[in-house]
Amino acid sequence: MSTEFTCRICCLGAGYVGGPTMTVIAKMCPDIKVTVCDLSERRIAAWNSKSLPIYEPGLQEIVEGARGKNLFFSTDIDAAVREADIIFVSVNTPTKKSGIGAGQAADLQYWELAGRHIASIAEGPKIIVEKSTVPVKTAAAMARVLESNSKFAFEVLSNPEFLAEGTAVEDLLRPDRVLVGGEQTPAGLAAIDKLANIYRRWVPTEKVLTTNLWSAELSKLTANAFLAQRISSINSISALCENTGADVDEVAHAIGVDSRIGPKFLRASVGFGGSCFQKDILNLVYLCRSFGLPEVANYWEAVITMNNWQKQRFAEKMVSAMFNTVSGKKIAVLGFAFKKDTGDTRETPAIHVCEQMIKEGAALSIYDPKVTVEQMNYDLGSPSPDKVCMEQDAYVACAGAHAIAVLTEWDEFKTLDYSRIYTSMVKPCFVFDGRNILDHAKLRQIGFQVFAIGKSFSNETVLD
Ligand SMILES: NC(=O)C1=CN([C@@H]2O[C@H](COP(=O)(O)OP(=O)(O)OC[C@H]3O[C@@H](n4cnc5c(N)ncnc54)[C@H](O)[C@@H]3O)[C@@H](O)[C@H]2O)C=CC1
Ligand SMILES: O=C(O)[C@H]1O[C@H](OP(=O)(O)OP(=O)(O)OC[C@H]2O[C@@H](n3ccc(=O)[nH]c3=O)[C@H](O)[C@@H]2O)[C@H](O)[C@@H](O)[C@@H]1O
Repeated sequence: MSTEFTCRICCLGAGYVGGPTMTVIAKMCPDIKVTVCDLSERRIAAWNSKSLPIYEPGLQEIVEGARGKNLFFSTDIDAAVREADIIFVSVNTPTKKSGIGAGQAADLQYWELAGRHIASIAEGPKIIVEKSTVPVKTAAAMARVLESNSKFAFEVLSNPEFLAEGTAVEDLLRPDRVLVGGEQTPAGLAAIDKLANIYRRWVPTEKVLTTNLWSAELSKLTANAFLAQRISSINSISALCENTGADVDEVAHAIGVDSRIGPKFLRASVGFGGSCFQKDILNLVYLCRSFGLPEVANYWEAVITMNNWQKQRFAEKMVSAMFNTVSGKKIAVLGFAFKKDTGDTRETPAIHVCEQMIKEGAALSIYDPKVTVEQMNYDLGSPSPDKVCMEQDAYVACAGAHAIAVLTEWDEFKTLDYSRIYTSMVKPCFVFDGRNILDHAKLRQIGFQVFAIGKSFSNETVLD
């Protein structure tokens, strides 16, 4: 049975990247056996169930189409590693919490443990693919770990992932590019070609870029830093807009039509979240300092500083707009995920805003269509139920509230019946649109006091 497959791939790490990435490879290459492994039995059980551990539009269907044919989810890491020709490592690389570089450097313990594990059980040569985002030069460390612990030859490739959550399947099926970096030796180039040829089955060949190892590793950190920098740049301008009468959406449009700037990633917001932007920029900042480049480090660190300020500024605006106190007031929070179409809450700006409101004595009722109650409770440090309640319905969350804070841009928030919501709320009713997705003119007509990012607060009741 197994001899039917032309190649065997294994992936260590069945998370937001490992799961969808391997699922799409399995779909596009039915002759390749793909086994996705994780240490977490719970996660693997979920991948093998009807309720996948992560939500991504379109993913369920593809998993169900390939699972059990050429796509397998397993906790038997040893067996999968032994039979694999190519091993992807897609484990978590969070920011270090303690020790040298705490708060900035990437914690590479899971990566190194995965490498040592592979070396200890491999029974032949393998191609090891860095899928996780890692500091530049990690491949060299990995090669050392592997060669010191095994008699077999390993080629380490860097194949960073550029998918965004919420659009993972689309991004994987039609990527802007796939990047494969490797050693510029005959064996390294052959390994690059082997991996690149897998992607070339569905990605146009001009979009499959090959580079040296360090360029590939550094391109990933750089791409995330540039993307986050655009958001911090437009968010910095949003503050100026609020003070001058300019409208940040008009400014973003006016600059975005310049083909040198481009229209994407110019949506002003309550701040960027997600597991990677902050982590990867901090990682870049740490690297720059380590290489004696403090000016470069400071430059990129400012992207994070601006983001933290934007989150805090939003929370402060809520308090000041509501007559400088939210104590004892009910605030309905619409959206908790870090962006729409995902249930992921890692580094979501909602955590910061909610924590600030709780500190100010507000009572929160939170509704998010995809985030579980357990997750929200965990993120907010298990607050007492009289301070925070999680609702299953936006109308219930808003009833009796003094204010609504939109913290995630879920489409369903655009079409709620705001007249109905208005009648159920305490007056004056405030809306703080942290994503600029609502029809502000219509809300004002209904009677709401509306605050939006980068727009002047035209209601006259503000004490600012
Ligand atoms: N989340 C995203 O959208 C993107 C993430 N990345 C990068 O990809 C990497 C993975 O990110 P996520 O998938 O979000 O992380 P995740 O935390 O969702 O998944 C990582 C998984 O690896 C497992 N794991 C840890 N050590 C293991 C080992 N030795 N063997 C088997 N499994 C092991 C963990 O149990 C966990 O389930 C990170 O480096 C991240 O920076 C890159 C692009 C996008
Ligand atoms: O390395 C990663 O993890 C990934 O990080 C981001 O993807 P992701 O974090 O999933 O989502 P984005 O769409 O980039 O959004 C990140 C945050 O920025 C916010 N954002 C995005 C765009 C924008 O114009 N304004 C804005 O505030 C989003 O709401 C969200 O909170 C990158 O877009 C991916 O290319 C990368 O692979």
